[in-house]
Amino acid sequence: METIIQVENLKKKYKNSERAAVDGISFEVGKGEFFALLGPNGAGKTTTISILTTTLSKTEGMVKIAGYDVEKEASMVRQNVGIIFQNPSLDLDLTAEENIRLHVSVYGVYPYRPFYSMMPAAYKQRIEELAEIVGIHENLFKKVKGFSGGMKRKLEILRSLMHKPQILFLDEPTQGLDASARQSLWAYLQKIRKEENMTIFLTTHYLEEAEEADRVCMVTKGKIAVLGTPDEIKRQLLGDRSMIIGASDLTELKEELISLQTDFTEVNDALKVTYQEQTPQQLLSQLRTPLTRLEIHQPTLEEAYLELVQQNERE
Ligand SMILES: Nc1ncnc2c1ncn2[C@@H]1O[C@H](COP(=O)(O)OP(=O)(O)OP(=O)(O)O)[C@@H](O)[C@H]1O
Repeated sequence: METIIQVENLKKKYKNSERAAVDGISFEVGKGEFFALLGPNGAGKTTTISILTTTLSKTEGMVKIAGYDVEKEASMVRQNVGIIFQNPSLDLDLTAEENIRLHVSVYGVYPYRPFYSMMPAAYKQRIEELAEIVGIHENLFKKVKGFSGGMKRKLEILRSLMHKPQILFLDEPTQGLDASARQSLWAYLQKIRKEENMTIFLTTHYLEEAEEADRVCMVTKGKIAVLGTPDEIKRQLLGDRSMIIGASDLTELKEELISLQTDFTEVNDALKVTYQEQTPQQLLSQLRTPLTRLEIHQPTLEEAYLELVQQNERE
């Protein structure tokens, strides 16, 4: 996979602070990848994303975005990225379309015209297409003042995608949105990502949003604690997966597991079976003893994250 984000030994120490906010992190993100940066408050996520998007200078290290150096070629970086920050920055007295028209003119994507009808055809086509995808088509010509939080977020996303960025940076994009607005926003983001083979770089405190990520990087105190696919991270932090099975003839079940060379421990008249590479179904399909109980526990990223935070507190 082509590398689109390259970070080597990145450090940031703010003036007058004793320790580095970002303390020597290195990672790469591939084109089209969905990459999530997670960590507790103050871990250095916003600092990192701000450096990657050229809004903050680094103290040390090398960062390249779409092949461009964040400091020497900042304007090229900006042309290739879309950014959604925590606090919406929309003009409430303008319509949704006027907000976008102003933005694209300021950034030199399309020339400014006083009326929508006078804007270039390519602009109209792009805005219509994106408004359809993010679901604010009917509100495009209404004032932002009356928009809900979810609609404002969608509008911001639309605005950040007007110039067809290769990478979309999202810093807690769904903060303050209710569960259904969060879900619909993610559906739209995934759709756009697929259609435009866009890379997504996300920070979030909603761990379930990162379950779908290709890779997750967890940072604590400015350093990378774990980096891998959600499955790898869960295995690394939570160990092997397990399920509980029971049968009226427990002895027969035990013998069967022994013959299948499957490890188990006895817990409350049932057996706890751990498995690594196999799926529960692969194991279950080999069993002949009738089961009376079956509980499969799917570990979540949230559990892995909490384990990491606890490990840190113990240190
Ligand atoms: N402008 C600043 N000046 C000095 N210290 C700062 C500044 N901005 C952030 N910090 C410190 O840098 C560290 C990392 O902060 P950062 O905002 O990057 O963390 P975060 O992981 O994004 O946290 P959160 O989840 O709360 O948004 C923190 O200790 C914070 O206090």
